[in-house]
Amino acid sequence: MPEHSTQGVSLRLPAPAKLNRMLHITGRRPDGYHELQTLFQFLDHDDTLHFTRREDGEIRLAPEVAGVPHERNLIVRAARLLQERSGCTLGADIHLEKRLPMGGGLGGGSSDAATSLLGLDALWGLGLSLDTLAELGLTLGADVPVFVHGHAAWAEGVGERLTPVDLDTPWFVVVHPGIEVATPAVFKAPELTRHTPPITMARALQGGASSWRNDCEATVRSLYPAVTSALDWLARRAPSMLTGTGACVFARLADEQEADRLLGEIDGRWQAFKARSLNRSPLHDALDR
Ligand SMILES: C[C@](O)(CO)[C@H](O)COP(=O)(O)OP(=O)(O)OC[C@H]1O[C@@H](n2ccc(N)nc2=O)[C@H](O)[C@@H]1O
Ligand SMILES: Nc1ncnc2c1ncn2[C@@H]1O[C@H](COP(=O)(O)OP(=O)(O)OP(=O)(O)O)[C@@H](O)[C@H]1O
Repeated sequence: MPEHSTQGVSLRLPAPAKLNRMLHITGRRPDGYHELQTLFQFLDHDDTLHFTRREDGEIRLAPEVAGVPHERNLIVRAARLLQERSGCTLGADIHLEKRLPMGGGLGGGSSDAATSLLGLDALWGLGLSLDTLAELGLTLGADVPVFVHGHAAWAEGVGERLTPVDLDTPWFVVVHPGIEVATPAVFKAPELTRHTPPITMARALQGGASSWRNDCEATVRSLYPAVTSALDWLARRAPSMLTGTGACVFARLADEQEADRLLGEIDGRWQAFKARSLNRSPLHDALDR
């Protein structure tokens, strides 16, 4: 919930993870980016960001994210973009509780950016529309717009053409195979499936979860044996998939007890967590947007 501890100068907000419940690659644009068809859904597992208004225009972030220079951090870049676009002279102290693994396919950096855009818009009283914030967000990353709009979605283009959908909301166990996947390496791989014929959203939804797949999976398996091990192990126990370009893989469970049972069996073999999927982002619940 928003924390108006000092009369609207402080906010505490979630930056949820996303899953790609299915992902098809349907083509490649002249600039090298790939055209996708994907179903995005949120998880009730997140980073937490605390924002406190500063009057001097400075953007401070603590702690910094290991390996990411201050000016490259998507949180700082989102804040600067918003200052430039609005002419706002206010700044912020931002505290980040990082829980989402980096390079995990859970969209952590993109979600942090979206939470910063919406959080600072509220903290600075800018009143920008979600469409404007999504357009700014797209310049930071293809996954930012879905986090800005805050509803599970069928996405096309590079992920910016969004149609809201309500998907089933099962429990998942998400496993991190312990390695970081480089998204560009996956998209550069010669053997990547790049020409899946486009389908309609209706057809994707009609098929249901048992028909969904991720076109990146074969390539990620061949480049990262640790992903293959985790996915094979998990798939013997529950329907399982890769999210985004990985590294995380996720198993779909009938209920929370099944999720707990699977976590027990994983027993420290990998980092793992259970989460319920959500069609509405907890960020938007917190901000009432
Ligand atoms: C695959 C997804 O995880 C699906 O949700 C995302 O589209 C990836 O988004 P992301 O991690 O924000 O990726 P970006 O930082 O935008 O792109 C990293 C690199 O991956 C390649 N890339 C990414 C997305 C895309 N649709 N086509 C691409 O070819 C590009 O070489 C790009 O330079
Ligand atoms: N606030 C941030 N949190 C995490 N990573 C960040 C952040 N800012 C910049 N980055 C950079 O972005 C890269 C991708 O991080 P992210 O957590 O979004 O990966 P991901 O989960 O694989 O995303 P996707 O599903 O969109 O591919 C990191 O390796 C890091 O270099």
